[in-house]
Amino acid sequence: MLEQRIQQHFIDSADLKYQASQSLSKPIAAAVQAVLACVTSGGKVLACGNGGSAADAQHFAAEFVGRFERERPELGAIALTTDSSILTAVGNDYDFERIFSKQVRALGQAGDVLLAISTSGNSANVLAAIAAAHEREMTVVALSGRGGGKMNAALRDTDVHICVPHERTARIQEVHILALHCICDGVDAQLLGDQEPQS
Ligand SMILES: O=C(CO)[C@@H](O)[C@H](O)[C@H](O)[C@H](O)COP(=O)(O)O
Ligand SMILES: [Zn+2]
Repeated sequence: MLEQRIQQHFIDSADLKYQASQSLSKPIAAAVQAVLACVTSGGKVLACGNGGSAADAQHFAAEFVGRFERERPELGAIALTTDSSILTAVGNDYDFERIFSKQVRALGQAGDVLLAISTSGNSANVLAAIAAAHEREMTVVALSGRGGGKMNAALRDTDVHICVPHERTARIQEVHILALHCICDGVDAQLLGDQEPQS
């Protein structure tokens, strides 16, 4: 029955979030510190991912540049998923694998953060962006699932890896957006104090 199926999605999502709150709070806190160190020293976050993760990259950039829940100074973030001219030119003239890495090389500076989002950890264009970020002496905050895939080998010890302990893309994405909201909230709490939001 359809309603039961829907209820099962809610239960599975809530179960995973409850379970992952223990294991992911540490890497998410590390991500807050990495992003905070970046933006307080004049750096910016470059965010990338495919499909639903592209939407997550844009969602995060909007909350950094605009606001999350409280008023605060604007924070630098750019989603690398939005400029259709760059995406089509690089995809057409080179290959799809380079759509993010060429933007990272063009825009990234030492001290910036790359937010690399892939539920499988295996998207070639996200992996290429990670390699480009390392070339630019950027720290990588990676969001993955399914054991982390090829991201495990691509990341350095100084990077942060938030790997959702689940196999299903939709469930992993649901935890990714929660993790991104935790990062926004954590940065705001460090910058403004930890009082509850007004609305
Ligand atoms: O949102 C969904 C599925 O829920 C899809 O659009 C999904 O994001 C796409 O298939 C992506 O290409 C998957 O890439 P990745 O997460 O494995 O890096
Ligand atoms: Zn989706």
